[in-house]
Amino acid sequence: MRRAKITIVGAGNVGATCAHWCAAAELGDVVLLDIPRTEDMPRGKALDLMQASPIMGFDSNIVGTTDYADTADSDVIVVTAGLPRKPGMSRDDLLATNAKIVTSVAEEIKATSPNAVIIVVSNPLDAMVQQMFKVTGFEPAKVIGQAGVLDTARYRTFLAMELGVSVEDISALLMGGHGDTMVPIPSCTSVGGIPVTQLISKERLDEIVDRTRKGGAEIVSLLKTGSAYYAPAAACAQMVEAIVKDKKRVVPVAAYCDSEYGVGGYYVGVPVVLGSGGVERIIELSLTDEETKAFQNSVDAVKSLVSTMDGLLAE
Ligand SMILES: NC(=O)c1ccc[n+]([C@@H]2O[C@H](COP(=O)([O-])OP(=O)(O)OC[C@H]3O[C@@H](n4cnc5c(N)ncnc54)[C@H](O)[C@@H]3O)[C@@H](O)[C@H]2O)c1
Ligand SMILES: O=C(O)C[C@H](O)C(=O)O
Repeated sequence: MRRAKITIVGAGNVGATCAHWCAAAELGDVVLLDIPRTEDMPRGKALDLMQASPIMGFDSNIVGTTDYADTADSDVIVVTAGLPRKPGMSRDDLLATNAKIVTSVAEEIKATSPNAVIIVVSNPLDAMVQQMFKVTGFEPAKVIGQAGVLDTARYRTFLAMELGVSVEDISALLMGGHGDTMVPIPSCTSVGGIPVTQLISKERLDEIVDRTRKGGAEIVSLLKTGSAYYAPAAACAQMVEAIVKDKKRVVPVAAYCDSEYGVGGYYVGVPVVLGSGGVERIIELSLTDEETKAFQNSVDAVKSLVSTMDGLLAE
């Protein structure tokens, strides 16, 4: 049986770190691609990573390239191509530039890896994954966006810090778009099986949710030159693992929802079963009235962003 072929488009901070996690976990062979303008940079990063393998004891081939021919017939493609935000910017400020970049990447993927599962990371996430789906024309289950794994990891980290317990014992769910409108689901958040609401007051939980919503901006304001990449890349690697090992992980991802949750044909963060076919099932929860309202608000924000993007691309 051949190893999985994992392509990562964009060899910047998230892309190169994702290549690192995927190779170190021996998820498959990795192709790291960037634009020709970067010249030898992807090859340099790939070679550097390969030279770490005898020390760290992993066995993955890592190739750097600027040529999509090297990515042909990939099983999974992680798309990190695009600008990151800087302090003072919102993710939505990246819309015009990154929509064009994601469109061009989608055309290349369509031509070279027609059977791949694509994980979009570029921001603003929910609009970028919608654009990837539209341009490739791939089946919706095979085009997904990474946001929820990162957002819930942040939430779990903050909860563990608050309670002084292991992050491993915290299980949580956030739904909706990757932005200020993300929706916490307290009934699906527990600590060693104990509902979080029995351990933290509503007021404190609201503060932790608020910090989570602003988690990306907090890192941007600390780094100053770009945005988070270790945790985002780890989130992508977890999704790649679920796909290449057909793990059937239950994780929140940006998935194409049509009748599901009454979304009507947009990408939004929902819990799914993630396996070799991509999104194998969307899990529909019954939400409280308050959660339904917050989720609808988030979906409306995504729809509005997609509409702005379509207008910009039509100009
Ligand atoms: N969804 C998430 O949770 C999440 C998390 C972190 C970052 N992001 C987003 O991911 C993107 C990348 O972030 P980063 O920190 O790695 O940025 P970065 O600037 O370090 O890397 C981006 C790379 O993309 C490359 N690139 C640009 N156009 C390309 C094209 N057409 N084809 C291939 N490569 C291209 C650039 O040359 C650069 O190397 C940003 O849009 C950022 O906002 C999303
Ligand atoms: O905040 C950003 O711009 C990057 C990413 O979406 C994140 O949440 O870290």
